[in-house]
Amino acid sequence: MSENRTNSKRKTGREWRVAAWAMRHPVISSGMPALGYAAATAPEITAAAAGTGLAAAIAWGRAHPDSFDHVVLPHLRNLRRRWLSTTYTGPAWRRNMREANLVREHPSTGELLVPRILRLRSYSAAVETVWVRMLKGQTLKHWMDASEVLAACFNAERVTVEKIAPRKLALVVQRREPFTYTIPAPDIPASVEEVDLSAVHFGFDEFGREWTEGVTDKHILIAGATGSGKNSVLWAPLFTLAPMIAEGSVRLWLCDPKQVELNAAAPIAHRYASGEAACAEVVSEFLEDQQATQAKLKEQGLRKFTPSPETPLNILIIDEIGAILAYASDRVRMVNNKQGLALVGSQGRATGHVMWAAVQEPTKDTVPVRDLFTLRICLRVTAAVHPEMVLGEGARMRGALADEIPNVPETAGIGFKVAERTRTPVRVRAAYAADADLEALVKYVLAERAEHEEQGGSHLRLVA
Ligand SMILES: Nc1ncnc2c1ncn2[C@@H]1O[C@H](COP(=O)(O)OP(=O)(O)OP(=O)(O)O)[C@@H](O)[C@H]1O
Repeated sequence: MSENRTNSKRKTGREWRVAAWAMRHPVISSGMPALGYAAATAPEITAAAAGTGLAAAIAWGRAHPDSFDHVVLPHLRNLRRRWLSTTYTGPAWRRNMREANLVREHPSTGELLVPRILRLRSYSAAVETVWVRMLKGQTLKHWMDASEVLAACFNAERVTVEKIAPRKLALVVQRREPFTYTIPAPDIPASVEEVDLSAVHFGFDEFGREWTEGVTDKHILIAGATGSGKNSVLWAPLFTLAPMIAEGSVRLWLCDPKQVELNAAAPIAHRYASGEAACAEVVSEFLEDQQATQAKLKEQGLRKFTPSPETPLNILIIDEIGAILAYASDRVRMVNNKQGLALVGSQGRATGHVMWAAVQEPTKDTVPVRDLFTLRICLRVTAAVHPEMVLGEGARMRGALADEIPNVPETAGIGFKVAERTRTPVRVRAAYAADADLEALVKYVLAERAEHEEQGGSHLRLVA
């Protein structure tokens, strides 16, 4: 008996399907009839109200574009993409799903079962996210395999797929390159108190959100081919940190094997080394400093450090980590560097010793300590295996097509990082500091430092 019931060949009645749709879209199903009723019964009042609303929106948009773009525009974009575009509205969505082979026939009724759109958010004109309920029996893999076809059907550059819940997933649809402009160097905060070490500015992400990172507890690896803009990722955060660098609560230890890239920051560095031997010395000194801090914290019965001029945050910046770990001429030095960086990577965060390194070839041979980096950024690379090496297994399948970023100057500083919570690749672009910005940064730090020294250090904050 129960078998007969589940295998009925009749489809659910149209009225019930319409009712279900109306329940899923309460704003449209109640708003449209209400609007129709108002227009029919009081056309003048409805027209006047609509006109006033439109005029107010135009006035808002012209008077305060920033808040309008932030508050109103995303809703208008959501509305347009969801209900007025030819991608996601009923028949078009069904067609696209069919093209991508993501539909199936109901075994008894023959009805075409189509994955359902749950929500759409258009974060910018370039990117939108579509939450979808998969059909029973579908897996993330079905959708990942279909992502190229989906991109073609949606007329998008790429579609990445992310699992949200057992039958729910999100499609990140990139319509075009979101970064068509160079992001200027960040402003220097007015004072040390305004520096937030948990949100240091690096650039922007594809959703138009500020790209910030906490820097006290992260070792950062930036991979990218030559000219991909690795240096911009190393330089950008220094602007936010500038007041603390001047105060001495952030110390920069610079390893510049190529002897050019970090040279401009030498005057504000705690240590600066160019060339193989000097870099090895800095690595070893950095490790000694870490071990001394460990001993000091132990003596004081503390388990964590608080950045201050007495216990500073130490950042070891290595322009080309391969040059000190793999390509160096002296083997003993390479082994020492590797051991030193392994200890920094595994123990440094507790004492405020972190490393930021750039690398062109992110293989295990070049960066044997790769897994110790807790934030990894993959800019334009030359091989399809590199995004996986940098961002983790499956990253490329989830959309981190860093090897497909065109090798043109306009793409410098663009790459992917992996969102911490969801492991989804997010396209980011680092702010770019031109030579004049770097000079201004150095000048600022030196001037502030001189002022601090003149005041005899009385401004220094006491250790907590
Ligand atoms: N974030 C950025 N935004 C816009 N343009 C950038 C950005 N970063 C770099 N560029 C441009 O790209 C050029 C190359 O950048 P950069 O030298 O930093 O690359 P790199 O990856 O460090 O290369 P290499 O490994 O050869 O040192 C820069 O001279 C600059 O013109």
